Amino acid sequence: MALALCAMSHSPLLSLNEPRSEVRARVDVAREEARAFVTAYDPDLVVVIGPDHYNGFFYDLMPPFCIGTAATSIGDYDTVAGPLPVEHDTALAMAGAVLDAEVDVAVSERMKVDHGLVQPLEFLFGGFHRCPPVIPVFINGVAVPLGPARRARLLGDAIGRFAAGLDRRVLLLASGGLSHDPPVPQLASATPEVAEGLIDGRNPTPEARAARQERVIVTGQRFAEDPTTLQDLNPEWDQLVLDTLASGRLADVDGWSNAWFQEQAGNSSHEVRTWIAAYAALAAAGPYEVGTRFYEPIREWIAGFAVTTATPTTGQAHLAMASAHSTTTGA
Ligand SMILES: O=C(O)CCc1cccc(O)c1O
Ligand SMILES: [Fe+2]
Repeated sequence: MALALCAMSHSPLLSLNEPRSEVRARVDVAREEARAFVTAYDPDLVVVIGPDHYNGFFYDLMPPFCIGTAATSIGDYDTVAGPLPVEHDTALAMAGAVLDAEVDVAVSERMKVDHGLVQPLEFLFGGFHRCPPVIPVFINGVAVPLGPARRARLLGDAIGRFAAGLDRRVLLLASGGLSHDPPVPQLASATPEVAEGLIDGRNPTPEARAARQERVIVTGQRFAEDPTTLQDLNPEWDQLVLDTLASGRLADVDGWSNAWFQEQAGNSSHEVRTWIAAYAALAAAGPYEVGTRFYEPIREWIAGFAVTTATPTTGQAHLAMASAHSTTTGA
């Protein structure tokens, strides 16, 4: 078994709004470093953990977590539409293992995913056609009510135990966060028409999709000029999250309330549950260390934008496994 982790913020505005050139240059270096890390690791299975933005999951049936045993990219913004190379039986087995661990995950044979899950896959592998087999995992990060962040940690722990038991080179890939409060409508304050889109808004007309995307683009441009137009990014909070994940003290997350996420870092900061799950999955195999750690608040993209990679601490994962084994056999 082998595990490695890559976690990246996404933004639909990545190629649509341009930040200052020095910022763009720094982000590009960090993302290229992550790509080189993944290329060198050469995974043969990718567990990709992402949120959704009312493109795949709606209030007609909103699970907190879902594992796709088959999945299709809907192709929003500049992502490509089409089927993901999901490894069906392994995905189903992983869902079974997660349920055995008492985390009630849903499964989908027709999962639909958006830029939130697809963007890092496309970037790291140059498209689905060149991507290793994947297991897509959805974590709800926008549609209230949300469970506690602790549940994302426990989901990740169960995924990690399963992945560590495979004779595979597994990449844990998280997409989302950190602080940001983009203009995503909320059911409680939506007009009846907008509410209908949140409840069952599948297959919007091309005009409706274009209007939505244009609104997000303009909102990002306005936010870059005037930080008071949205709840601002929170670099201190983002660094605290990154520090916690890097430290391995993942149980700290259990004290993070949903209200605190929202007050500190905006409604979409709940997407960071994907990172919590991925780090908890890596932690399930033993101590780890962070390699790349990049962070930059980028208002043009409406994103506290971070990129991290992590690997088991050299030798430690093996020792932890061996001692667990000898304890078991010695008892
Ligand atoms: O709802 C949408 O279409 C896009 C929302 C959105 C905007 C900026 C940054 C993000 O991470 C994000 O998810
Ligand atoms: Fe997002």
